[in-house]
Amino acid sequence: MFLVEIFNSWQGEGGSVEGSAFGRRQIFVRFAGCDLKCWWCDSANYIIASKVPKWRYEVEPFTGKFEYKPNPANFEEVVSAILHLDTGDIHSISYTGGEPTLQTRNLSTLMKKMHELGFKNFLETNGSRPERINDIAHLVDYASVDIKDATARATEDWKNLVLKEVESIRILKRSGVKTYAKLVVTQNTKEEDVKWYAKLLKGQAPIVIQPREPIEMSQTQLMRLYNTAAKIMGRENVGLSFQVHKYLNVL
Ligand SMILES: C[S@@+](CC[C@H](N)C(=O)[O-])C[C@H]1O[C@@H](n2cnc3c(N)ncnc32)[C@H](O)[C@@H]1O
Ligand SMILES: Nc1nc2[nH]cc(C(=O)O)c2c(=O)[nH]1
Ligand code: SF4
Ligand SMILES: [Mg+2]
Repeated sequence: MFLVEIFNSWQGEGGSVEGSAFGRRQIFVRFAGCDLKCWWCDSANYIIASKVPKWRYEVEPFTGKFEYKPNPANFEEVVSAILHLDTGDIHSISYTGGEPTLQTRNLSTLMKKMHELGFKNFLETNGSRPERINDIAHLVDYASVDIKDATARATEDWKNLVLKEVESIRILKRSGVKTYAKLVVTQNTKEEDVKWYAKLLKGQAPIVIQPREPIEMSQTQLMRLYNTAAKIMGRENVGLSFQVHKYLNVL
């Protein structure tokens, strides 16, 4: 499989909505390659898998020490890097990227193995391919599915992407996965678009609104979008999320 890195940290995103793992200790497995191109992506260097010749793994948690291996990563070496980072307090293994669902077969083999070893699986995905989500949903315990705002400029056919993301959420929920939607907003995000997402998600899954980092929008703008979503989805189903790990300078 084509990876970027494996490290041990705590989940920095997701706020407090149901399904969030914010503040939980995780081992992160970051996959190389992505099918979208959000302009603000903090992992933009990894979205073309062929430009990631090596993957790295943390030798000990929070030491900043890494070792490197060539891609494609060997399955046994990946499992061994994960197990070496097991601090005995791991809430779940986070699969992120890039877009982990693009490597469906490798991802499901790894998730299956992690279940056998007694870990829970947390999937961080852009949800762009519901058919792939359908193939792996039975192996997922928690899912954070992005709804890409128009201002992310993730793809040409934005409306269709949003519908696919919502479909992915439906599939995950149907499969019993603890799932929430994450919407990264900017100062140009339109209220009418937030209304649309909220209507699609109502009764399906809660949403967190996460300002794009570095934050340039005002708190007033942010809370206006929050209010718009809450009026449609219900006040229990909306929350804020920030990339807290970045403020505390951890991986
Ligand atoms: C790098 S993505 C990888 C997983 C998947 N491709 C996705 O987009 O959900 C992980 C998370 O970081 C968020 N993210 C990336 N860059 C960000 C930024 N500059 N500000 C806020 N959130 C960001 C994404 O929206 C996503 O929720
Ligand atoms: N601590 C921490 N939390 C995270 N939540 C989502 C992340 C990601 O890049 O997918 C991430 C990450 O890279 N680090
Ligand atoms: S979908 Fe995720 S990894 Fe891909 S460009 Fe957007 S934020 Fe980055
Ligand atoms: Mg990140």
